[in-house]
Amino acid sequence: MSSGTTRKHTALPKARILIEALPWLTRHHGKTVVIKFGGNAMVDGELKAAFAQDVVFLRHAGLRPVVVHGGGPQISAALDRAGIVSEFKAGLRVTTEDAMDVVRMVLAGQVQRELVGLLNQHGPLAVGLTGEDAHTITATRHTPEIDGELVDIGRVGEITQIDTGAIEALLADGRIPVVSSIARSQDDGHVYNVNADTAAAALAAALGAETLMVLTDVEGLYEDWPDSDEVISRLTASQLEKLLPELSSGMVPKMEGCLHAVRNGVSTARVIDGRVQHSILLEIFTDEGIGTMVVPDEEGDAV
Ligand SMILES: Nc1ncnc2c1ncn2[C@@H]1O[C@H](COP(=O)(O)OP(=O)(O)O)[C@@H](O)[C@H]1O
Ligand SMILES: CC(=O)N[C@@H](CCC(=O)OP(=O)(O)O)C(=O)O
Repeated sequence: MSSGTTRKHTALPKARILIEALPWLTRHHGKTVVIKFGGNAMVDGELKAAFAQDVVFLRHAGLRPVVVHGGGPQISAALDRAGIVSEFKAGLRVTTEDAMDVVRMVLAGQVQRELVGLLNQHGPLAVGLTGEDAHTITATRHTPEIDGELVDIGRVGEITQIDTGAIEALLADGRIPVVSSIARSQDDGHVYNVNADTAAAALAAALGAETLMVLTDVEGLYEDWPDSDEVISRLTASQLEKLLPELSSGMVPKMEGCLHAVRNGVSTARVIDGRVQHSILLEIFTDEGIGTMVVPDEEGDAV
């Protein structure tokens, strides 16, 4: 075979793949996508690098990606090193004043810096901020009800207000905002630890995002966890609402966040497997979407 023929053989499939993506490129052009990168999906170097490539690809394909990151395992490790015991209640970290210093240091000073660095290997795109910056996320003290009693879990925040100004300005400037889930308080000068799924969902709704994408360390929402690994591929808001009381641990803030997002203008909220390389690209640009997709109720669906 001549080298020209060989080139054609290898180049044509590549061209076909690019053309296959055309309908998706058209559909998503100019749309905002909020991507939550979970701490558990963040433990592998190759996965982190592939995540950064995907996000930069979205940006160059004309979408407006916003990254909200977690860091639960990284916070637990740092607290452990500081001799502070990690305790969770209602799926949220009990956050003393001392623990809050560590949470802020790990999220804003370590995890966010690392993601910004990985994204910026591809150009001057990513800018990190926390919910404290420009009043992006304001919260009040969250006291969850456990077995009928209000329980004090320290400096954990319940979001009361989102100001999208700084994020919108960065997006308009072609940047990729990378947001740490720390909130400021309205009046007492303190900061709050906010679950990163909850923060991502609130930002997606406030930004009028088309999609909320939550990357985690399982394939999606399992129907009968932990007894089966049958993934629920599609759910309407009403179906999800009925399922919420049965959910446990890390899935609770994720699915509550998905419900909040689709009930507040976001077209789809998806939980996908962050352990699969390039899962974001597969989800946005192909039919091979994986994981669980939550959609708003169609007319007549809600009960
Ligand atoms: N129904 C369910 N389907 C899938 N995972 C579930 C379910 N219920 C609880 N989980 C747990 O939720 C975890 C994901 O949440 P979490 O550990 O907070 O991850 P992340 O760091 O990505 O936010 C899974 O690893 C699994 O152990
Ligand atoms: C209040 C609360 O629980 N905050 C979380 C914030 C980080 C987070 O949500 O990280 P993942 O997404 O990796 O779980 C925490 O302290 O672990």
